[in-house]
Amino acid sequence: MEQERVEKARHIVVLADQGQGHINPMLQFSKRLASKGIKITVATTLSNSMAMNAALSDSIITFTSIYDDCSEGGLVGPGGFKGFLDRFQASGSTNLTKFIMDQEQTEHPVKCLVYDANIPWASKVTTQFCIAGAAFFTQSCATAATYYPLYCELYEKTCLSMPSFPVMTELPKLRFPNLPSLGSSTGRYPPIIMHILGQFDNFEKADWVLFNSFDKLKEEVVDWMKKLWNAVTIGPTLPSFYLDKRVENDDEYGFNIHKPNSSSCIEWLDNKKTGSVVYVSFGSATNLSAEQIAEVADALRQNNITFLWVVKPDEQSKLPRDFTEATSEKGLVVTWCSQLEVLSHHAVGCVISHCGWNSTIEAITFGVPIVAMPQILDHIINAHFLEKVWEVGLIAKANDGGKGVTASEEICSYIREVLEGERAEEIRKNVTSLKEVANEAIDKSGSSDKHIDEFIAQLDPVYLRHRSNCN
Ligand SMILES: O=c1ccn([C@@H]2O[C@H](COP(=O)(O)OP(=O)(O)O[C@H]3O[C@H](CO)[C@@H](O)[C@H](O)[C@H]3O)[C@@H](O)[C@H]2O)c(=O)[nH]1
Repeated sequence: MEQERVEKARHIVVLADQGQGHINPMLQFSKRLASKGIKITVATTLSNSMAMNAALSDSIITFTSIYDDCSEGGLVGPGGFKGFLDRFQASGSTNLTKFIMDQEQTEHPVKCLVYDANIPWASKVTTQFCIAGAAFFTQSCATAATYYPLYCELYEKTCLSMPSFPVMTELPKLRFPNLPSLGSSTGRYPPIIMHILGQFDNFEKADWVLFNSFDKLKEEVVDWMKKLWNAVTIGPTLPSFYLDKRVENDDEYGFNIHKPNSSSCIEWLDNKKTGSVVYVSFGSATNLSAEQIAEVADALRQNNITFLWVVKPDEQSKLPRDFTEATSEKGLVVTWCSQLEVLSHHAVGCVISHCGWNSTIEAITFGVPIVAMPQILDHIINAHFLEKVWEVGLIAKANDGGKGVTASEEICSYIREVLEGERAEEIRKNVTSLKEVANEAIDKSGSSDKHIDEFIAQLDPVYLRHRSNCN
């Protein structure tokens, strides 16, 4: 009977969280699985599924909404972040359970749930249905290695099985007293530490832990993780046509929660010299202070830099008055763009980035040098690796006695250094060779592509094992 079910088409549900930095890699991974013959349903919030349905109407994957964040206010609804998490769990888990139950009666019973490790209740659903489960960690392998000891400490886990970590000394020391943005409720960010570190509960219960990374990016870290979990690198999760620079469709990579004004950006870039433009973006989740925005603006304006700057709609009011008009000959300010198109454009010489993991791996994969301005959490780890380990960028530090604002002179001197300073050639050389390694990993038969094939090959045996243990 089970054998019969296994022979039916393989169906994976991908449970995606809120936020551009989470949806993009999971959606791209979903498409890759679908292109290899797997039936994929992406289960997510109503706003996400509406946007994805609109952007990807002829897609080979389907979407189901499991939580109506539109009428309940999402992250800005009652109770803030915590309220959102509670409501998402309450209706999300009920609706997902119902969806999986309904599929049991069809030709496509669900065999595996690939879930964002960030969704605390996800692994319980796999146990309930005796199906396979894969946790998807949307940050870097080094971030997992840095957070894991913190998780053990916070949750009072003994973590005795933790093998010694050869490159631990290379990782920035992130300990509780030094993590104000994580641990303090008085900072600019909510106290989300329990939530972020709670991802490891989901790791421990998963059959696979998937990383949007590739083995050669940091082999020791990947090897170390394989001793702890069934860690599998499946990245970079970027569509191959971007890598080939054959850009055909804005929406192919994930979808844009914010409406992109890509074509105008690209037309603008088309008229610029190769390597002349500084692209500035701080991702989707980070909010800069007005002071920091003023310093970035000053650096760009005073130094006559050609720039393309993404300033999100809710941050536009922090721009210095007249900045956009005063710099219109040299710069373009947009509220959002198709970042992959921009990074793959020949005119872009470097990127100023907050170093969210997606932006980091995207810049590496397109061979774009980075001026890092890490703000919180894993940005600090990613920036450390960019500067100290891969040597593909420099960190523009905030030397202001702890306020965390990087001065315009500092920003400008790092831009100059990365574009034309003493270290510029070396940085360009390093990022170009890392780009090649990234592209090889995701090419057909590259390491990540092989891992995806192996994951698919293991689906049936793992699923059957769970079913037989449950019966
Ligand atoms: O104008 C823009 C700006 C960004 N992006 C895309 O949006 C994503 C942003 O992701 P990321 O660089 O990771 O930044 P955040 O959105 O801030 O990411 C959140 O999620 C990441 C993955 O968990 C974490 O590493 C970060 O710390 C967290 O802030 C990337 O794919 C970009 O290509 C665009 O398409 N257009």
